[in-house]
Order: sequence, then structure tokens, then C-alpha cells
Amino acid sequence: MTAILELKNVSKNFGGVSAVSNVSFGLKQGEIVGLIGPNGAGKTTLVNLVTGVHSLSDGQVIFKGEDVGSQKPFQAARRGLARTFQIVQPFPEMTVLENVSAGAVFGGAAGGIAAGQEAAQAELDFVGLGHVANEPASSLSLPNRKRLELAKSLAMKPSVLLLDEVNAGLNASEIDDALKLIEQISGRGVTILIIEHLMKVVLSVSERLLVLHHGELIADGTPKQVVEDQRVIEAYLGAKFAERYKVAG
Ligand SMILES: Nc1ncnc2c1ncn2[C@@H]1O[C@H](COP(=O)(O)OP(=O)(O)OP(=O)(O)O)[C@@H](O)[C@H]1O
Repeated sequence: MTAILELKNVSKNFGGVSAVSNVSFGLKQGEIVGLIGPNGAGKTTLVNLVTGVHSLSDGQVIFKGEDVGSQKPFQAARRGLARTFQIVQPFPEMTVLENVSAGAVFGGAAGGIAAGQEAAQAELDFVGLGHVANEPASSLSLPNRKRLELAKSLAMKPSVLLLDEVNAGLNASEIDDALKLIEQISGRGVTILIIEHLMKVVLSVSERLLVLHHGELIADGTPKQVVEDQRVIEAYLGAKFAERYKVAG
């Protein structure tokens, strides 16, 4: 099957720092793929490159057959390439509904603000925030701010969703709830790339794992292949961890 999103030899340098180096991979329609690697490996930079936040130093990003390497963030959103941010920063004075409506409009909701509000309400209901739609965003707890962030990107009607540490700072039961939502989003046919530090979590949802280390893609395979990969064990997992999380099948 052809990839819905494909990166070809993508690189990004910040001055002398090579944040992403010659990375190539494709995401197939409907896949859930985990993106892992140590702090500073280049994961967030990669998401920024795919969504037009950073310009490419080299390489190509192909989305639905189109070269989108020079797009701006709003164009990415309008094409159906949405992302969440690692640090969740809603507009604090605006209501929860207004925050998500802004996402819908940014994503190009046909019919402007009214249609945006309708889409926003539907996504708020979906993530379980329908009852606080008219509260100021500043009143939300961290787990609910994460849900708001998710609703905002869903209101853009994405076909590919890039999730940057949506579970960071959540407790075990909040993570379970977030994972259920991710599975439901995948059930809509959305292709998902999830950046996640908790291996237990990433292994529970991912069909495939990508591993970045010093900006380079050092592994791309099934969770079992990746967990047993010697380079990944040395760069990220550590031997004890790899043994503990060896996955069956
Ligand atoms: N705007 C920037 N200017 C300069 N250097 C940057 C910029 N953004 C990222 N970097 C550098 O690029 C490298 C990759 O950073 P990045 O944030 O993508 O890693 P990460 O894998 O997402 O890390 P973490 O898991 O800690 O979030 C790091 O060395 C970082 O300092």
C-alpha cells in the first residue's frame, strides 16, 4: 500500500546542530506508529518539519502524493495534517469551545465560525469535555488541557494526526483514558504517529515503531523487532528494559 505520508531523506540543521539527519519513512493509511528515542533525538523537530513549523534543510515531505515540504502550519492543518503540542498552551481567556473552534477554523472548516463551533462541540463531546465547553480554558486541569489539545486537532478533521507526548504528566488511569481515545480516533481511519516516552504505553498502541537517535532513524519495525534491536537497546532501552519489555509474537 502506498504511504499517505512519506519522508524522503529529511534533514534539519540549526546552525551547527544536526537535529534531524537524512530520515526516510512512510506512514500507511490507518496505521498507529510510535516514535521513540532519547531526549534531544529530534522527535519534536521531525513533527515540526512535517507540519510546516520549521523549514526543511534537505529532503522531501510527501502527503497524499503531493510535495508539501514548503507548506506553512495552517496549510498543513487544512490538508488534514494535524498535530498536538508537547507543551499545551490554550488561549486562557477564551472558553474551551472557543479554543477548539479556533482549531477548526485554522483547519479550514467550511462555513466559518458557525461550522467551526459545531465541529468543536462534537469533538469536545468525543473527548469528554462537552460539559465544560463554556468554561474558560484556564480553569482546566492538566488531563483536561490535554483533552482540549486533542479536540482542537481533531476539529481540523485530520487524516494524519501527530501526537507529541499527549500522556506526559498524566497518571495511570488518565493514560488509560487517553489511550482509549487514541484507539477510537484510529477507529475513524485516522493515521497516527505518537511520540511517547513511556514504553509500556507506546507498546500497547503501536503497530510499528520508529526510533530516532541523534537525529538519525536507527530502527523502523514491529515492536518486537525494535525491542530486540541491539542498536536500540544500546541507544535507548538498556538491556534490562529490553528484556522486561520483550514483546511476544
Ligand atoms: N529551534 C531550535 N533551535 C536550535 N536547536 C534546536 C531547535 N529545536 C530543536 N533544537 C535542537 O535539536 C535537537 C533535537 O531536539 P528535539 O526537541 O527535536 O528532540 P526530542 O527528541 O523531541 O526531545 P525530547 O524528547 O526531549 O522532547 C536538540 O539538540 C535540540 O536542542
